[in-house]
Amino acid sequence: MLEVKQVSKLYGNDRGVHNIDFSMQRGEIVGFLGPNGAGKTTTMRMITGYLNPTHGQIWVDGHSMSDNPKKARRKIGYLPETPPLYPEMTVQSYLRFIANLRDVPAREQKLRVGEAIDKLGLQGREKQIIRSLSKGYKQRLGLAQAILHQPDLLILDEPTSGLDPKQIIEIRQLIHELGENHTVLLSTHILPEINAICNRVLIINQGRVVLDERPEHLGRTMGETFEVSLEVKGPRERILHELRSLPSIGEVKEVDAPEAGAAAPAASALESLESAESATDEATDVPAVALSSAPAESVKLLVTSADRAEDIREALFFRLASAGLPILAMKRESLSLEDIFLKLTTDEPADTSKEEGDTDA
Ligand SMILES: Nc1ncnc2c1ncn2[C@@H]1O[C@H](COP(=O)(O)OP(=O)(O)OP(=O)(O)O)[C@@H](O)[C@H]1O
Repeated sequence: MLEVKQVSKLYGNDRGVHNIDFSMQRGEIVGFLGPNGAGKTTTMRMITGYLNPTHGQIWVDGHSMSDNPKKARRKIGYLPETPPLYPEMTVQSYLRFIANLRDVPAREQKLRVGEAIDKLGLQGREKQIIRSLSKGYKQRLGLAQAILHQPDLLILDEPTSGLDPKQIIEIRQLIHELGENHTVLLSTHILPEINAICNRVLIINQGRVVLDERPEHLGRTMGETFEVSLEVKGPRERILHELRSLPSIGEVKEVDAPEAGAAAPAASALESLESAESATDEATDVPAVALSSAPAESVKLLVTSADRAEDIREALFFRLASAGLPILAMKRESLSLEDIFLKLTTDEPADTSKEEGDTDA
């Protein structure tokens, strides 16, 4: 659907974008991420034909943007960061005007405008002056103008920027729906947006693409080791022994391990309750109640795969089950998109905090 081949735009002093190279298949929703000034808008403006590359070629559905710009642009719907709206017009008259500009045949215009209004939830606002629309509705109208001429490829430059959280969710949902019939490239600063709607992520930094991957493969691409957090019920030493004797396991780390020399909390609670019980047997039955609700001993661990990428969850399950050590919780840990973004776009060490992965047990 889209081929961006070795495209550069040089503004001097090494600013601009350099050798951008990627392609998009029909139906993909690609998130385009990068810090301020990384080159997202420049790249999007070249794809939409508003800016000529210094070097390189862009094809949209087989049409070269430099040799056949009219045909290539016909395939694209573009929502720039600031939607090109005319505040004095009504929603309907604006969309009719845009339909004319985009050469939508006169007999189809009413139908196309009606479809765009329906798809973007603008019903009931056809006669409203654009100036009086909320920012969220202006953004809906921006999306409506982008799809009016039935393009295959949508280029959306920060479509949720400046919206409140409710509007963000609504616009995200609309983009998700538009993605059912369009190929979408959207730039954003909001990282969870990528996980919510995109099936691929492109990260650009200082004018160069530094990552092109599906969200579920990010960890593997970044050389992440498969890691699982576990809570297992049973005696600590036995649990550690079972885990350490599993060949597929690399490192076993205790989380919140008791300090050396200190008794295990559950065991010491049990001992003190038992002695309290014998001392207060006749006076009160409180200790007996407390004893029955004492927490069972469990150990929290972080376990990594010996083979880095190998999924160790099944091996853990079968080994601990056969040893009669119940797993109370098991969760795959993975690098967050924030960690990866920071790692690739700053010199600062990435935050090593983990977040839940997509494929939790
Ligand atoms: N017209 C221009 N003249 C000179 N330099 C420019 C021009 N437009 C962009 N640049 C420079 O090119 C680089 C990329 O800018 P661009 O606006 O594409 O980044 P961006 O990723 O869209 O940033 P933001 O997230 O802040 O919108 C920056 O260094 C910017 O200063």
